[in-house]
Formats: sequence, structure tokens, C-alpha cells
Amino acid sequence: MPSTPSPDAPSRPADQDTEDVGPGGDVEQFDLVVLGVGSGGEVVAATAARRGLRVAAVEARLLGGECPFLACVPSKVMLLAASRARAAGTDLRAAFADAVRARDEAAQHLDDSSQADELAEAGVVVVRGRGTVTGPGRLSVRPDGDGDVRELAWGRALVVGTGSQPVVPDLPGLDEVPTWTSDQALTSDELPGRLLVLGGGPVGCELSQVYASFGTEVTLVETSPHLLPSEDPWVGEALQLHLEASGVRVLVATTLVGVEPADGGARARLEPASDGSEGSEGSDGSEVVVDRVLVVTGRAPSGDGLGLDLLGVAVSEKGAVEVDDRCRALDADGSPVAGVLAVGDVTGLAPYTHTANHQARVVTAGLAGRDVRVRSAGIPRAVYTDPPVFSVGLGEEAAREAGHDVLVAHQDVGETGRAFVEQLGVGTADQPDPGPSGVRLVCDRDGTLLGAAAVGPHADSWGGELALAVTAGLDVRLLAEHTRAFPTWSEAITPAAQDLAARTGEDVS
Ligand SMILES: Cc1cc2nc3c(=O)[nH]c(=O)nc-3n(C[C@H](O)[C@H](O)[C@H](O)COP(=O)(O)OP(=O)(O)OC[C@H]3O[C@@H](n4cnc5c(N)ncnc54)[C@H](O)[C@@H]3O)c2cc1C
Ligand SMILES: NC(=O)c1ccc[n+]([C@@H]2O[C@H](COP(=O)([O-])OP(=O)(O)OC[C@H]3O[C@@H](n4cnc5c(N)ncnc54)[C@H](O)[C@@H]3O)[C@@H](O)[C@H]2O)c1
Repeated sequence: MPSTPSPDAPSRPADQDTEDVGPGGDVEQFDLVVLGVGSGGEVVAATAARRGLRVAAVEARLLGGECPFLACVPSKVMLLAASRARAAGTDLRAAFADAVRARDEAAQHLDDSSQADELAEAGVVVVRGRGTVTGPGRLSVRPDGDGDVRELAWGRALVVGTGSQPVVPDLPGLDEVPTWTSDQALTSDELPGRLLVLGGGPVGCELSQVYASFGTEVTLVETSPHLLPSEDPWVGEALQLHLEASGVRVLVATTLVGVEPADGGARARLEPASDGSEGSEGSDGSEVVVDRVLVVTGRAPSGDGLGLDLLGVAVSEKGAVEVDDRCRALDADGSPVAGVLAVGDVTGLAPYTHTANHQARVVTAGLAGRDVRVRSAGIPRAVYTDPPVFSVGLGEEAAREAGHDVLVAHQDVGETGRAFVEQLGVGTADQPDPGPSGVRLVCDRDGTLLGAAAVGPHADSWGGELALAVTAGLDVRLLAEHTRAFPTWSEAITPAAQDLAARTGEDVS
């Protein structure tokens, strides 16, 4: 079976660093070429170069990719400012202008020179432009605008880290009205008066709460019967109540059938989704007029058009470069292709920065000769709304579908000592009692923890314990016996775990 070249394979001697290829110019020779320098590619390039490999990092846009400039960092700065604006409640327009300044500062005004400096300091050769594989071991890089095409070659491996791109649905009239993708929203200083957010995934939920908190009339439209449809229904239903408490009008099980220009913005026609589920009030044949439509209906891996077929790598219909647990790219038969690795969103596995970083560490360990594997079961999923959502492993429905004999226990986080101290029944630091919150554990009949989800204050942080438990395949009895500090939100885990332990035949209460 083919595999990545041995990490001990000798790298090319310095006097063979370039190789004449005739009229096309020189080929620059490296041990490793990293294609796409986002969260994953950046870690691979810097770590491998620090360990002595000769590394080229090819980037078409911004070194560091989406997360620091257009995604995680600016959205989290806006969410924090939004929660403060809700608490203060006055002069929301000025608060928004301040938030935009803080956001742009945190996003380095889209200047990636600090990333460039760090890569240079690690010894990485940065090559700006769009890279395409031209044959086995070869890649050409076309710069934006003028400039020569550069030809690169790798002796050890190509690491693909080209990320993902927004998916925009083909809806009648959408290209005739003002729209934003999340990239555009998170780099704009416009505060729309009325906004239609299309898509109730993590991005749609986070940005709906941001704009509603600054006074925008937000209508959030989701086709599935509940928000965050890849989680169990209770999670999206709980979050919906919190978003509504922040002023978002949430329409689930609703389809946007078309839009047309109106009033300088867009008139949107809504209908109940066609799957037979009952739409929210307001979805039935109604219209909404807005200044903009924020289209956040998902992202697709960017594996197409890179020439990976020339290396024997199969790219899925969705554009993913599928990998094994050592991040080795797979061919059409599911076997690893020698010397081609992939990390981050392009692999189609849980598209988060922490996944890209985890995969990058697996790749650099492999290049150093260590056998480290991706532990996908325990990769957390978080949505940083107020309150945040945290989940890991299998939900109740997914566990049943996977054939487990499932036990489930739920505990309201409003019943913890922490909630008493903060005088909250449920919910957030700013808004007492806006709706349910809780932690739900899913285990197999033998007691193995399969998954968990939490909605509640700081769940994004204290949920980490549950991710470790899922990674370790922990028995709920240990989770039940474990001592948690008083008064913390994480104490909500104890009664849920005790309940499960009792039902697996072990009363540890
Ligand atoms: C609004 C929003 C908020 C998010 N918030 C969070 C969050 O809070 N926490 C979290 O964990 N995740 C979050 N995510 C997801 C996170 O941003 C991604 O999972 C992460 O950025 C993926 O990193 P990556 O290395 O795969 O790719 P990217 O960061 O997408 O980088 C890929 C890079 O490859 C370059 N590239 C592509 N093709 C080529 C080519 N042919 N040649 C040269 N360069 C190329 C691109 O220009 C890009 O810079 C968020 C996403 C969005 C949209
Ligand atoms: N907090 C975080 O860590 C974070 C934040 C944002 C994004 N991300 C990641 O980025 C990726 C992209 O997020 P996303 O929210 O854009 O995508 P997503 O695929 O998670 O959600 C898109 C949503 O849009 C809905 N949808 C699709 N077409 C629609 C239509 N025509 N009308 C109405 N609804 C429609 C889908 O049912 C789905 O709920 C996710 O995979 C997510 O994991 C992570």
C-alpha cells in the first residue's frame, strides 16, 4: 500500500536546490510545499521549517487564511461587543462604530505582515499567488496581476490546506439585491436597518445575534425545522429562544423562494419548507422587506481546480480532499497517495480552526517520524452566541442511527450553585431567564460516553471536559464520581452523569 515517504528520507542537497527546466525557467526545489496558508497550513509550514525542512508556503490571499481576518476573530470581537451593547442598551449606533474599530484592530486591518514575519523567522519561503499542481512533485504559482509564474517542486510532500468557500444558493433574484457573505459582513462598517439572514447554522446564529444587538431588525430564515440542524433538536430550540430574547425574529422550516429589488434593498418571499414540517408563524406566503440579505447557507471545501488528479488524489463531489487518520490524501479506492497530505476545511472534517490545528500537528508529527493520529470523535463544535453552544461526539439521534442502545440524561444549568450565585434561573450574564439551557449526555447501555451537548453560560469553556471524556471513551460512572469545583457551571454535569450511571446499574449518587 502506498504511504507518505519516510520522514527520514534524505532531503535534496543544497547544490541541487534549483533544477533547470528549459525555456520555462528554474524549478525551485523544496522538501515540503504547503498549498494554502490558513490556520492549518501556517502551523505545518512554520513547524516543519523550524525542524530543518526546506519549506515553501504558497498563499493566494492572506497568510493565516480566514480565521484571523474574516472569520473566528472578527466574529468573536463583534459578539463580545454585542453582548456589552445589549447590557448597556443605549446609543447602539455609536457602540457599533466602536465595535467595528475593535474588530478591524483585532483583524490587523487585513495586513498579514506579522504572519509573514513569523514564517520568515521560521525559515519558510513564502510564495504569493495561486498554486496549481502541474505534474508529480510539481506546482506552478501564478501571482495576482503582473509577475512571473514560479515553478516549485517538492521532494517529501505536498500539504494541501486550501480551506473552504461560501456556498450561495441559486435563488431567483438573489444577484439583483444587496447581499453579503460572512466575509463581506465582517469587513463592512455598515449597520443595516433591516437584515435577512439566510441560514441558521453557526455563522447565521452568531451574526444574527450581533446585528440584532446593535438595533438591526433581523429576520433569520432556516429551512430545517430547527436551528443548528446537525445537532439534536433541543439545542437549536434552546438557542432560538435566546436569539429571540436578543431581538432576532427566527423563522425555521421556512424557505426563501425568491427576492426582488425593493425600497433600495430586497423584498423576500417566504414559504414553509417543502419537507412537510410546520413552518414558523410568518413563513406562510409572507414577505419581508430588508436592506440586505446575509447569505450564510454553508461552505464547501476548496479542493477542486488544484490539479490534484495529476497526483492520483480523488476530490469528492463536494470538493473535499478526503484523508485518513494520518491526514494522508486518499485516491479513488480510499488508499493513501504517497507524499500528499491535507489539513483543515479542505478535508471536509469538522470545519473549525481547532480541527485544522489538530490535523497540522498530526502532519508535522508524521513528518518527524512519529505515529500520531487524528482523534475525530472528540473534536468539539462550538457556537459563540450568548449563551454559547458546545457539543461533541454523537447526539441522541446520531447515536441511535449508528446502532447504539442509547441512554440520555439532561440537567438544567440553572440549578447549579453558580446560577444561584449569579442569580440566574438560566441563560446568560446579561439576560436573566430568556429560555432553557442545559447539558445533555448520551451514553451507550454499557456506560461509554458517546456524546454531549451544552447550552449555557460559558459552555464553550467548561464543555472541554466533555470533549476529553468523549475522546477517552470514558465511562459515565467516572464522569459521575469526578469532583467539580463549587460553584461552577460544570457542576451541571454531575447529576446528569449520576442519572446515567444509575441506569447502567451503578448508583453513584
Ligand atoms: C464567520 C465565520 C466564523 C468562524 N468562527 C470560527 C470559530 O470561532 N472557531 C473555529 O474554530 N472556527 C470558526 N470558523 C471556521 C474557521 O474559520 C475555519 O475552519 C478555518 O479558518 C479553516 O482553516 P484552513 O486552514 O482550513 O483554511 P483557511 O483559513 O480557509 O485558509 C485557506 C487558505 O488557502 C488559500 N488558498 C486557497 N486556494 C489556494 C491556491 N490554489 N493557491 C494558494 N492559496 C490558496 C486561501 O487564500 C486561504 O488563505 C468560522 C468560519 C466563519 C466563516
Ligand atoms: N463558532 C464556530 O466555531 C464557527 C462559527 C462559524 C462557522 N463555523 C464553521 O463554518 C462552517 C460554515 O458555517 P455556516 O453556518 O455558514 O454553515 P452550515 O452549513 O453549518 O449552516 C448553514 C445553514 O443554512 C441552512 N440553509 C442552507 N440553504 C438554505 C436556504 N436556501 N435557506 C435557508 N437556510 C438554508 C442549512 O440548513 C444550515 O442550517 C460550519 O461548518 C461551521 O462549523 C464555526
